[in-house]
Amino acid sequence: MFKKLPGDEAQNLVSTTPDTAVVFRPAVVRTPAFVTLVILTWRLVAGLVRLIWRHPIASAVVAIPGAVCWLYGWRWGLGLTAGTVAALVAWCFLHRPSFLRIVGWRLLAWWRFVWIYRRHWQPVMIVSGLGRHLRGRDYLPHLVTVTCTSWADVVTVKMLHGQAVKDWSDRIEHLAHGFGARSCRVSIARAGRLQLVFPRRDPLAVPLPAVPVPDEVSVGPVRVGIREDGSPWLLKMHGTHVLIAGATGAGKGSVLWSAIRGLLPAVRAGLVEVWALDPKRMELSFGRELFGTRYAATPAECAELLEAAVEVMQERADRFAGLRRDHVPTVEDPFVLVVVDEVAFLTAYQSDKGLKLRISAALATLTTQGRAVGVGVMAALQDPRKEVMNVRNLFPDKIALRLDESEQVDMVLGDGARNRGALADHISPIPEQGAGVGYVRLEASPDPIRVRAAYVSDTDIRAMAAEVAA
Ligand SMILES: Nc1ncnc2c1ncn2[C@@H]1O[C@H](COP(=O)(O)OP(=O)(O)OP(=O)(O)O)[C@@H](O)[C@H]1O
Repeated sequence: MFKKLPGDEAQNLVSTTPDTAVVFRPAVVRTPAFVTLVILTWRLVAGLVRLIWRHPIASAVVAIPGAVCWLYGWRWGLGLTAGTVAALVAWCFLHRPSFLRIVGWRLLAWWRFVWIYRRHWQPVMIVSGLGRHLRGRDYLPHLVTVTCTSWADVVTVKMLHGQAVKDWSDRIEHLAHGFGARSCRVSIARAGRLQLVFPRRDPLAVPLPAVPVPDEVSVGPVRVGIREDGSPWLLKMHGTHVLIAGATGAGKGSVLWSAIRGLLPAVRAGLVEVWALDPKRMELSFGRELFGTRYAATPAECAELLEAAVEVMQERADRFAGLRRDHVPTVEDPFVLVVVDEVAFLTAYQSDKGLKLRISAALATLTTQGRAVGVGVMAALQDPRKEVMNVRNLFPDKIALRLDESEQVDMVLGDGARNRGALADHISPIPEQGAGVGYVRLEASPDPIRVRAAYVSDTDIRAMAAEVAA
């Protein structure tokens, strides 16, 4: 590669690529000083205008005290600066939320833009393979903006032409570790632009007490916990079917009970009936009174109860045919929510072949035809593999709590969910930190959302059961 050239030979070589090992000998054009001055002035003015346009507040912070110093002397400049800082500190103490919204998060975003993202951008992009170093030049995706929320940095990026979202979602671990975050989530902002979310802290690290039973009678969506951004996590059950997957101790019970709790006023009003299948006899038996006669524990009872739900569904379908296409809950035709804890006991692990067939057929019928006539299924299971739960795809809404293996995440939430940041296999197995934490994919968006279900204690469940029984 490095070739030795004799004597003056080198001066005859001209290379247009600056990083070659050989000599670079550009042609010299003599420019009049006047032209050079005009070009430099133009660059200075353009740079200033760009700076003020892009960073108006930061420019004002420097320019205004500077102007005051120049016009009235340094004492006035210092006084103005000290007064402004004191006012900001007072504002922060007096009304922290508005201070953070208007000043605090912007300052933090600016700092993190400069100190974390801009500083590490080039090495992280090159090492992760998202940028290229070609012929002596770096081709890097453009770091557009950084905004901060109370728990995360949202980084907007303009991709290189020819890059795809998958290029980024395949490298979420490189990005997270490169910028010192625990995780990274990728979503599309618009064509060619992505938003990367880097959490700074975990707002879901602390268990949530049970959500108060709502005052109003509603069939949902009901509040079952919170989302990572602090907004309520609302779960829809009427008009859909919900599958909850999670390893043992992942907190499936807290999602089931929070959902039932949200429907409690409607249960009391007769607009909702909760039918429970509890093959493990550990979870739903706590609130048995809530379900009345609609409670089954043995496989034979479970098959009968599921077939009874199919009968209700078919009778309604016959009655509604040609008259209406949607179900509106009434006391005569309430919304029937069939809750199944550990559905695999009834399907995959069931030794009685006859019962297994009856149960699988009833479940498939309910999940394919039940939603329009007001019969919904909410099922929990530990192992989401197809061999275990062959009707998995018939559930439109799925929740992935802590899972044992990374491949299981896409089985539950759909292809690409883990690459987009649904790291359900990384949720802590310590109950205080990770039980009830999971990811959901809402119908309207392919981006997974991290959530935590509220913990409904045994005492809460007994109180709910007593309330309904009364
Ligand atoms: N939302 C939650 N917040 C905090 N702690 C929780 C939450 N849900 C459950 N836990 C704790 O985690 C433990 C396990 O929860 P739970 O039994 O509901 O899990 P599971 O997924 O149903 O497990 P299994 O499949 O073995 O029944 C509970 O004893 C409880 O202490």
